Amino acid sequence: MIQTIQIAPPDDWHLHLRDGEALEHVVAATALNFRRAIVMPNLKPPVTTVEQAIAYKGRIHAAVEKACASGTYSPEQQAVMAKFEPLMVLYLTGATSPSEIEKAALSGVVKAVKLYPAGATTNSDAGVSDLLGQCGEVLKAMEVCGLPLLVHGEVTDPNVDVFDREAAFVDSVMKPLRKQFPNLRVVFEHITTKQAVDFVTEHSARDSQGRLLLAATITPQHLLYNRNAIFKGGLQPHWYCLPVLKREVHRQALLKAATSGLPQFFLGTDSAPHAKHLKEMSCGCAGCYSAPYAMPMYAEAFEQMGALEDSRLFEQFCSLNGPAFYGLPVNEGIYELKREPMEIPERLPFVTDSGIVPLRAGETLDWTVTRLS
Ligand SMILES: NC(=O)N[C@@H](CC(=O)O)C(=O)O
Ligand SMILES: [Zn+2]
Ligand SMILES: [Zn+2]
Repeated sequence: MIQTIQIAPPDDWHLHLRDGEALEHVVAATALNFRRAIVMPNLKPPVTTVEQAIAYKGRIHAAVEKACASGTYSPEQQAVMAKFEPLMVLYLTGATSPSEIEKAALSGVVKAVKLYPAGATTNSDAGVSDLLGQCGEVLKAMEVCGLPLLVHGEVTDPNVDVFDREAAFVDSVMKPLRKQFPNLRVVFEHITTKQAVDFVTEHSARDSQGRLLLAATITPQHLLYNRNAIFKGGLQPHWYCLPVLKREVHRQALLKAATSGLPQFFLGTDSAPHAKHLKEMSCGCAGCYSAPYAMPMYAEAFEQMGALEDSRLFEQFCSLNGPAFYGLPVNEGIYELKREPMEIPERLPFVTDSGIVPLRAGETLDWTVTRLS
């Protein structure tokens, strides 16, 4: 049995850091484990302009500096955290202009634009209700600039069963989108179904610069759990995220995709912090907070597939495929996990006294992060 895994430092290609005090509570966990992260723009109000993205990036850097100065972290940890680079994203609305897209592409700060179908998920109200009808010119500009569209891929039609909303999205939005904008670069975020896996697997086309046109991120919870987790012994709000966990057959398809070595699939935790009392209420928020323990969880998923013995497949998913898609260099240094038990606390400090409950709170994981350089 393999005892140590060494890979190039990973990146998180789908992350929620929030803002203000919440940001200060969660940013260190990511900066300690990931060299870069695609930071989601679903703040209140959303990050819709390059100017706002630059300002938000500044607040993230300031939060990292504050964490470093807090006396909580060793000099080695602080050195790792100081290397963290947030990659910013614009929130697509009906009012986004082609000129803002051009500005974003030239900014060097904004790496993508995010589609939230209006009403699909947390803070999506400002999103788009008819992508192809409302955003044609903007999508054309993105296609020309090579700026990727990141997609929360669920239809919002209340008549579609909540467990079918991603599969329906493949047919009603993804397929026409690919047809109308064949050179638009797209990331199907946090995929949860066999239908999404198949769609992404079948599209291996590349642009004139040799970059993939379609890719997908996968979360730790969708690799490790099926929808039974939400109802185990009672209603489990900390297992509720969007898209919601699916049947076992879909989880198996995701595991196969993540460990396939195909360049289309890469790591995106979708770590989405919500205070404990806002998850455990009559209308609980969607989102799982996984950032501090995500890497041991991904290792566990790969081990379930017998795909850890040779750490190259794990490295491709965590550290190589994402940079290749985004046209960025692979991180220098070494990230190491050892087969040692790692306990997840029941609760972590957060903005209110209720704190935050991390994904798999109270459990012991098989892998511990031992080197971050
Ligand atoms: N995944 C979630 O359940 N929640 C995310 C939003 C999102 O990624 O859809 C959040 O911002 O809380
Ligand atoms: Zn989403
Ligand atoms: Zn998300």
